[in-house]
Amino acid sequence: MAVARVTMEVENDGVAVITFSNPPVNALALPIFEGLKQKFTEAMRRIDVKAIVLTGKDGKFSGGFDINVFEMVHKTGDLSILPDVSVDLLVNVIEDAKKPTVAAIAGLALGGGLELALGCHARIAVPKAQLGLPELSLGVIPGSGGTQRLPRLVGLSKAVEMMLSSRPIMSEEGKELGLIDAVVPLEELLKVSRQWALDIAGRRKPWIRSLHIMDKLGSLPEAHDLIKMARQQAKQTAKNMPQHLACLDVIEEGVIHGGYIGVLKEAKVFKELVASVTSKALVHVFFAQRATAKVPNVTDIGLKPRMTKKVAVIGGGLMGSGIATALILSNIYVVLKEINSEYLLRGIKTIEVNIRGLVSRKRLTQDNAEKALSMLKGVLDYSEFKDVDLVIEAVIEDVPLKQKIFSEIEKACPPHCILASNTSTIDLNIVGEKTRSQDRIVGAHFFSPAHVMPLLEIVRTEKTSPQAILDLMTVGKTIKKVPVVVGNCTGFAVNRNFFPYSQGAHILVNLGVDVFKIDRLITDFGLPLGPFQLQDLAGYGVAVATTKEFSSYFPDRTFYSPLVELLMKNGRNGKNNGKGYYIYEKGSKPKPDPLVLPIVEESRRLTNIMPGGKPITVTDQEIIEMILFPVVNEACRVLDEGIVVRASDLDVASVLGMSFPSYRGGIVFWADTVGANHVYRSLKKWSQVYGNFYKPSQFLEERASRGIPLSAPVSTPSASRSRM
Ligand SMILES: C[C@H](O)CC(=O)SCCNC(=O)CCNC(=O)[C@H](O)C(C)(C)COP(=O)(O)OP(=O)(O)OC[C@H]1O[C@@H](n2cnc3c(N)ncnc32)[C@H](O)[C@@H]1OP(=O)(O)O
Repeated sequence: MAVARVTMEVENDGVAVITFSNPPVNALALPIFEGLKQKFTEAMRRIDVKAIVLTGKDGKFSGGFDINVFEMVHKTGDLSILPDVSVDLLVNVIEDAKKPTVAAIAGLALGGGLELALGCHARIAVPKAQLGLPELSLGVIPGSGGTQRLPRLVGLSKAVEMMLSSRPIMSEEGKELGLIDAVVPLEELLKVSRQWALDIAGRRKPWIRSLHIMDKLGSLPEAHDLIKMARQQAKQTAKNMPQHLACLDVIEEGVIHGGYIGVLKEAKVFKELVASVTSKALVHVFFAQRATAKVPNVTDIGLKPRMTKKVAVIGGGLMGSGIATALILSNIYVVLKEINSEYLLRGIKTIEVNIRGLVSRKRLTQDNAEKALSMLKGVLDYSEFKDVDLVIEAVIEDVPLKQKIFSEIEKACPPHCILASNTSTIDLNIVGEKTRSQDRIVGAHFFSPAHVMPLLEIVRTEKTSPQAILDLMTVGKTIKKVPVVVGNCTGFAVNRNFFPYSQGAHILVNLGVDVFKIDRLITDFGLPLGPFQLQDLAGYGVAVATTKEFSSYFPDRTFYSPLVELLMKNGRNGKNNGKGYYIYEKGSKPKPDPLVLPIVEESRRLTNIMPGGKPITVTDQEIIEMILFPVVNEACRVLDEGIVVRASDLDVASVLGMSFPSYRGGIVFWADTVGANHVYRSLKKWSQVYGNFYKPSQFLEERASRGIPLSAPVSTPSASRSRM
């Protein structure tokens, strides 16, 4: 267990170096604040101390305020455990002190960590240190003066951008902006900081209290305009979240009434937001995401991940080229195999387009793009497979083809090589049936576009070895994905969980609800696309294939809607040919197409499920629930069958794989905020009127009747069906 502590050393030059330590990221836990206050008070008192250097231990300044404290507040509702750091420590003890303090920043200074540094009188950083205020991503605002000091150091526009995006900058940019006073190598960090502190004390360098400087804020009308524009933008990009507008209000308060008044308002709003449901949800997602790295019997049995230097990707289609892109971007050598040179060239071209796209969006430098592309080699046979550490097969969903490939790669690859399939539906036991290497066969299910979407579903069978899972998790982390380990079943965790999403939407349309209204309500709820626009984007082939697959495994709860086939019959293929539920034209937003309405009518006539032949009457809230509660119901089955290690893994998977709004905490977390009982009773009612699709699962019924949250651990998966 890590111990949070603060130490102080005073040397002959009269500089007190105060070092705080709380591995692994020096999070500012409550004892750190206590320790800082004590050491600063001592340093101010001692006559042998002329100046202070504040630093974090082990090559990191700080990852910010201890987020566990937020969790504690969420559990207990007790806001009094939040310390008054902002005025008590930062203003009174550090910034307004009679001795200067210099922050020596290595590694990172985020959130409260950066705010601590902003309260110092100068900041020295190592190259490439990350500096940012990501509090909004946790549903709060900076609470230790960041909303006031950052604009005063870097200017209002940049500060607003940094806070609203939560994205950090590097120390080099910080230096240009005036946030950092000097960038020096790690070996010189303390030496330069000590001298800087002495120079301030000796008035050879400026003694700057950043809360009081004004010159970078611009005129009041300029500030008003900038904040007004940011508000308009936030209303669109951050709807349903209070922290963005709250942050802008607090910044504005300081611009109008001065930094100190701003700090007081900031502290008040910060506390209010810590208690908000949005913060509760986002903090949950933060810890849930980290929990996915802990997989029982894989990460806790002393195994060491093996290095993966070279990966073979089979298939240069959309998925294969996306996967290869993600790998080469992280400096992993890739051989891309195709069956002929035409397909191979097409695959390589797609990868080049992916990489150039990142350059044009300024996400990648030209140099790094060239470096990434130099890690790629196209091949037409298996000769390059003799020294690969991992193969990812990404060909079409065809069982005999996959089986053939797996028996070939078993022979072509070294015995340690992991044999992974990117299948999204096919049982991995069947994929590997013709090999004797079941222990190294695993699913590596990426989400399209694979170089962009952050989730990697790692699917294990009963036979997959812990080492293979660990190695794939490590590759996933290296290529900046969040790996979630799941069990083997139809659709695995994410696709299976969200199959009822589009089914529910189709039932509603056939019951008489408007297609476009459904999409609008779902996007208002927070998903980026409604179910019908999503179907347009994915292509109707996917919809038809998944319905076929799922209906054969889950016939009791598959609804057959003829709508997609009718659309295809009418020459509509979704975004592919510019005509789906919506019309797609270059350069303009998708427009609902009224010509779809007669096709919808035809579908309704064929299914004939409207009670009394009339459209049903439902509220907007019910429409959302009739689509999302069946998803919750399926999540319950997934939990019951032990497909995921813990409920929060499904939250992460739903947020990162299906873009379920993170500020609602993920599918299970959200269901618990709604209440298992309400979900159960609603489903039960609908199942009586509209049929089996809505029938509550046994797991849901049990949890609802016993008042147990859906997220509570599953003691024993029912009927010995655990897949993990
Ligand atoms: C008053 C203030 O304004 C309020 C605040 O400061 S709110 C906090 C603001 N800070 C942040 O949002 C930063 C959150 N942390 C991060 O983004 C990332 O953890 C990081 C960039 C610091 C490090 O990333 P990475 O190296 O990938 O390590 P990561 O796995 O995320 O974290 C390592 C461990 O540190 C923990 N950790 C990271 N930051 C933490 C924090 N601020 N508080 C508590 N624990 C933290 C993680 O939970 C994880 O714990 P685990 O090993 O038990 O799972």
